[in-house]
Amino acid sequence: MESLQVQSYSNSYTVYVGANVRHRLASLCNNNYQTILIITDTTIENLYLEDVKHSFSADQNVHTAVIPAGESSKSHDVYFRLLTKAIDCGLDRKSLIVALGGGVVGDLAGFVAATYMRGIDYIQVPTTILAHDSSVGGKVAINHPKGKNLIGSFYPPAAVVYDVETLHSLSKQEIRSGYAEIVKHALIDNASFFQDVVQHRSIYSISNEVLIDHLLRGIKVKASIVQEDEKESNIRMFLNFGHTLGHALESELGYGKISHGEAVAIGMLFAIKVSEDLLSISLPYNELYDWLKENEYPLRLSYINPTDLLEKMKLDKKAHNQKIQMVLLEKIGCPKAVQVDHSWLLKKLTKFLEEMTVE
Ligand SMILES: NC(=O)c1ccc[n+]([C@@H]2O[C@H](COP(=O)([O-])OP(=O)(O)OC[C@H]3O[C@@H](n4cnc5c(N)ncnc54)[C@H](O)[C@@H]3O)[C@@H](O)[C@H]2O)c1
Ligand SMILES: O=C(O)C(=O)C[C@@H](O)[C@H](O)[C@H](O)COP(=O)(O)O
Ligand SMILES: [Zn+2]
Repeated sequence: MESLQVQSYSNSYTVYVGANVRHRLASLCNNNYQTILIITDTTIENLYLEDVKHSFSADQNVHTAVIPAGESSKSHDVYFRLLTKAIDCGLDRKSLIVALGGGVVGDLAGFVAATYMRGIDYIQVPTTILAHDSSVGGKVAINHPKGKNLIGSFYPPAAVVYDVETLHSLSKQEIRSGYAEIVKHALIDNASFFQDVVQHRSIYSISNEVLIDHLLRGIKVKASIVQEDEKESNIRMFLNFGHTLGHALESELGYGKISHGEAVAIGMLFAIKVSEDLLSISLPYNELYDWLKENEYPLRLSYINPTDLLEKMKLDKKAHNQKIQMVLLEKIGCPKAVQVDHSWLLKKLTKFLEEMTVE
């Protein structure tokens, strides 16, 4: 098992990464909790819920709440139902919430923990590749129909317990969704990390050893950034590479129609094109495009109105005074936040969408 310490404004927490650590969840954390609510989704309920429940002792009150799997659960309705469940289960300020699942469960359960009785402890137990990103750094949120993650908080977990054995049951779509965030971490960090990832032509046949190496490198990139700028006043924006368009696509197409990572992959291609034009540089656009295509990322979109998409991009949280800011790359490993002129961006976006649209 590997472990890594993350220093936050309120606490320092450990990220444990290893095989079968879900069975040791309770012993890995400060386990003085009398009442525990495990929040998970309908898919994970049948796979790993019992293991996590059994890691607690018989004299602890362990409750469970199961939400429908998928992005549409990051909603006000499901959030409110979970708060009601927490009240009904008798959770108090010394209770614990366990977020057992991917980024949806993590963001949602984390936001419940952040707001229930003004904040109680929670532990992230990620079960997707993507959640190597979402479980670290304390961003918790739900979506608004108008935009992604518009309601949320910065609320660090008490611990992260990442059982890599759970990743064996992921579907191909979830593998590629998660790998998009690994590629993002590589592109903002350094060229050799990027090359180490894209040299693997198929992410579906990557060995466990290589996957764990990629996950640990991704977590290290994320941890070092959030430790320096937890509340995103500066360099944390770099973790948003590919997200200005990615989030707009998720919201415009309807939450869950495209996965988060798939949308971010398209957003990264667009951010690379914008970087090349605005900064007069050359980046490995074709190399990334071909790799994404070989790995079956959906790179053909049905018609989307570029003006509507641009409106969604204005709701991005990096925007200031309604001016869109995108994370661009000066070169691999050198990200930069840049304010982009809207009419120029609309032209670029229109052309990009034309190239990506199926007739
Ligand atoms: N807070 C952050 O810093 C941050 C970072 C990145 C993404 N996110 C958010 O994370 C969300 C996406 O997370 P995700 O991709 O993990 O989605 P998800 O949580 O919806 O999981 C994807 C699907 O995989 C299933 N699943 C999860 N673990 C499984 C397993 N081990 N075996 C089989 N199936 C499994 C789930 O039931 C779901 O159907 C988005 O809402 C995104 O905005 C947050
Ligand atoms: O941790 C961050 O900071 C990120 O930007 C990581 C992203 O991968 C993640 O999708 C995050 O939820 C986006 O945050 P938002 O502030 O743009 O909603
Ligand atoms: Zn993301």
